[in-house]
Order: sequence, then C-alpha cells, then structure tokens
Amino acid sequence: MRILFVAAEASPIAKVGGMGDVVGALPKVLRKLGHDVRIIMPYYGFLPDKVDIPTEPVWWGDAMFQKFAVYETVLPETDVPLYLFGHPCFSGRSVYGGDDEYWRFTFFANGAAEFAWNYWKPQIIHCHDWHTGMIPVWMSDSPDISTVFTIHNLAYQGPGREMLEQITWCPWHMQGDNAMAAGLQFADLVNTVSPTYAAQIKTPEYGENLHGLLSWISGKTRGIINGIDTEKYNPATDRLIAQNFTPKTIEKRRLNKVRLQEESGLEINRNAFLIGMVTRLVEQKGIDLVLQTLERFLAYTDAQLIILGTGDRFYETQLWEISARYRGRISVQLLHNETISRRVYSGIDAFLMPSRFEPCGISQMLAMRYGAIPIVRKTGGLVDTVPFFDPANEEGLGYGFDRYEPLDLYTCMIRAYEGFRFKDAWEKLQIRAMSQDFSWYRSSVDYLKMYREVIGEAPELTDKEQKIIDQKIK
Ligand SMILES: Nc1ncnc2c1ncn2[C@@H]1O[C@H](COP(=O)(O)OP(=O)(O)O[C@H]2O[C@H](CO)[C@@H](O)[C@H](O)[C@H]2O)[C@@H](O)[C@H]1O
Repeated sequence: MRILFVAAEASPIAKVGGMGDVVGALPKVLRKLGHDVRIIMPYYGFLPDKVDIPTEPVWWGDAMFQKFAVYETVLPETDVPLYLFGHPCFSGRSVYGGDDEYWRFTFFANGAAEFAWNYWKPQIIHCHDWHTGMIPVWMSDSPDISTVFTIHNLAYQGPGREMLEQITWCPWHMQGDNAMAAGLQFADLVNTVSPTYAAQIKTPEYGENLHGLLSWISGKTRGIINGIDTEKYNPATDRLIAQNFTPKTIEKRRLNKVRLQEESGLEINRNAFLIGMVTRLVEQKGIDLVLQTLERFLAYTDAQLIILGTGDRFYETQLWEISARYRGRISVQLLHNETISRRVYSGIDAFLMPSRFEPCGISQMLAMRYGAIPIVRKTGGLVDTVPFFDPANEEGLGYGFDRYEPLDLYTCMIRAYEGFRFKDAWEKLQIRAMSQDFSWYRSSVDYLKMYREVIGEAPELTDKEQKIIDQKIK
C-alpha cells in the first residue's frame, strides 16, 4: 500500500511529545512489512541541525495564496522518505506556539493535500491531530485517496469554523465546528491510541465537547494501542545511558541510579526510593495532583523525586520553587532533552504518571522497558498498558489509583514505597516489566487492517507480513 503520513512532529528530528514517537516509529515498521510509507511535515528552522536537506526542492506548490517548496530527504536512522514543507512561516525554532499557529498548520495541511494530488499520490493519507483535520474534508472529493485520522490529543482542536472559512477552502458540504471535528467527521476511519480511551471519549467527562460527535461516529472509530521503538529504546544497547543491562543482568542497573543521583544533584543513596517523571508540564499530566501530594509524601518517606519536563510556566515555577526547598531530594530539570530522559528512565525505581486523561501514553512503556515501575492513574491507555501489581500471585506491572484526588495518589505512592522495601519481589516486578513486548509490530497488525478496510481490501495479513510479524513478536 502507498501511505502518506501527514504530521507536525516526527521523532528523532522534531519531537515534542508522544505524537512524534508514533510518526517516527510506525512508518519504519510498515516499510519493513513491505509498504511504501512516506512522511510529510513542516520544514522547521531547527531541522538543518538534525538532518541533511538538499538545497533544491523537488516540487513547488501553491496553497492559500502562498507558494511553498517541498524538499526530499530521509528520516534519520530509517529508510522512510521524508518530505519537508518549506515556507518562511515555519522558520522558527519551535514546533508549536506563536500567533499564527492556526493559520500556519492549516496552510501546511492544505499544502500536503496539494502535494498528494499533484506530486506523490498515496492510496491513503494518514492524518494526525487537528493540524491535519481539513485533509479528510478536501479528500472526500477525491475517491482514489482514502483517509485515516488518528487522535493523539483531543484537548487541542485547532481553528474554529469561522476562522477556517476566512483562511482556506471550506466546501459547502463541510461540517464540524473546528479542524479536529471536521477531520473526525470526514475521515474514512478514525482511531485513537488505546481501546479504553476510545470508549472514554464518547462521554462528556473525556470527550472535550466532541463526545456527541464521537458517539455518532463510533462505528468507524477504533482504539489501537501505541507501541514503542524497541530498537532505539533498548537498555541492552543504548549508548546514552551509563550502564547497559538486560532482565538477566538487572543488578547492573543500580549504577544508573547512582549516576542519575550524581548528575541531578540528588543525595547519593542507593536505598532511597527514587521516583521520576518525564513529561510535558501541562494540566493533562496531573502535575497539580503531584504538587498537592508531594510534601506529605516526602515527610513520611526518604523518597527522592526527579522531574524532567517543560510546559506551562505556572507548573514550572511551582516545581522550581519546591525543588529549591528540598535540595538533594527533589531535582527539577526544566528541559526537553532526549539523553537525560533515557538516563532518568534507566535510573529511577518508579515512574509517576497520574494523568487526568491519557490517550495511550508512551512514557510509561519506555519506563517499563528500562526497568522502572509505573505508578499511574487508571485512565485511558494507562489501563491497557499497566495491569496492576498483585504481589500474592506475582502478576501485573505497576501501581494504580482511580479517583483524581490527592489522597488517592498519596496512598498509591505509599503502596509503591512499601513494595520497594521487599527487594526480591521488586526485582521480579522489574524483570517482568522489562520483559513485556511493546514493539510496534504488535500494533501494526491493527493499523494494516484499518488501512485495508479504507481501501476496500480484505483485512487479512499477507503470508509475508505474517511471517515477519511472527519473527518479531514474542
Ligand atoms: N522534557 C522531556 N525531555 C525529553 N523527552 C520528553 C520530555 N517530555 C516528554 N518527553 C517524551 O515525549 C514522549 C511523551 O509521550 P506520551 O505518549 O507519554 O505523552 P504525550 O502527551 O506527549 O502524547 C500524546 O500522544 C501520544 C501518542 O499517541 C499518546 O500516547 C499520549 O497519550 C498523548 O497524550 C515520551 O517519549 C517522553 O519520553
């Protein structure tokens, strides 16, 4: 199949959060399974530092009364062709933000549609989040190009209908109050990134005002759990961490904890319970709950906390302030840094993710891959990826709590803290977490089915695909 991914992010060159992980990893696996998958994303000002880009474009196009250039390169460390949509509006150093964000990404979507009509024609356009929401609307007039729309974050819905009508082409039959809603309405199939979240978004509590529409289209909506890039994120070979280790050599992991404590200004204490977070500092991630719980938890235990994240200034300031009062016990790094993130995953004992809502969550899977035990709120994809620890039967992978309440988080953290004191049981839990298969090959089966469904083919895997997948998954 010929599939064009259209997205604002692609790891490793333009990643802000989990969408970048998905767009950077899934095409690579689909290509290994024999499909011609390519990506188009904006040519951000910082990209020349990260990837070789030819000076001559392969194509010039027009959209929204502007000219744009498309450059062709390859996503680093893969064989995935990458097209970069070049226009001065994307020359800044950050992916999101700025007053023209809505206009800029709508223009990008429009350019990507022109590109698919005129330069490289896919059978399927795979759209990601509101930035690409208008593409299914435009493609509804092109019967030879089908569309799949993936919801990574329903909270951001893009420009409203009125603005869309001012800046771009909205066909008379268009429906939807904003870019996200339009994408959901017109895509041939829609998915979000876990089965639990796919069910939750049909309710007012999680639907971000689109629950009515999402219930209406539930027949064409799927829930497909994300994977992680298990080649890149492999503690046995990762060169960015202090000490490599495997489930069989888990004792070697201890060195990573000590190094992390050294590097982040925490007291060096192998026995202290070290909890970590690697996250965007936004309301979704439950930072307010952590702030309400933390001091009580620190008073009761000898635990330490490291937070790596950037986001809302409000949370950044509060975390910074609290870390200044607990030197040696709390380390807050207000950065986006891939190397530090891996050093955190490989050194902490437990990974905290008390999300208000969570479509899937990649961080908790990365944490488990590196032997850190998740402490999560039972919501969305965290339900599907973190079965809860049952010490009596030696089952499960992490600790969980239900209600979005400080006391519930506190109790859950105390349970994990107590669990950590039973060293043998904790080590077995770590080994079990590390031994899970979170690779994209598993989820690629459901994506292939979805792609085949939109182009009217039988959903079964081919023998070749089945063989590769059988080899890859445990
Ligand atoms: N400061 C920092 N430095 C370095 N790396 C950092 C970082 N902050 C975050 N990251 C990285 O960004 C990714 C975060 O991915 P998540 O899926 O956990 O959440 P996010 O909300 O961004 O994604 C959204 O999209 C994804 C993809 O579908 C869904 O899984 C998720 O539920 C949804 O909210 C991880 O790879 C993490 O390591």
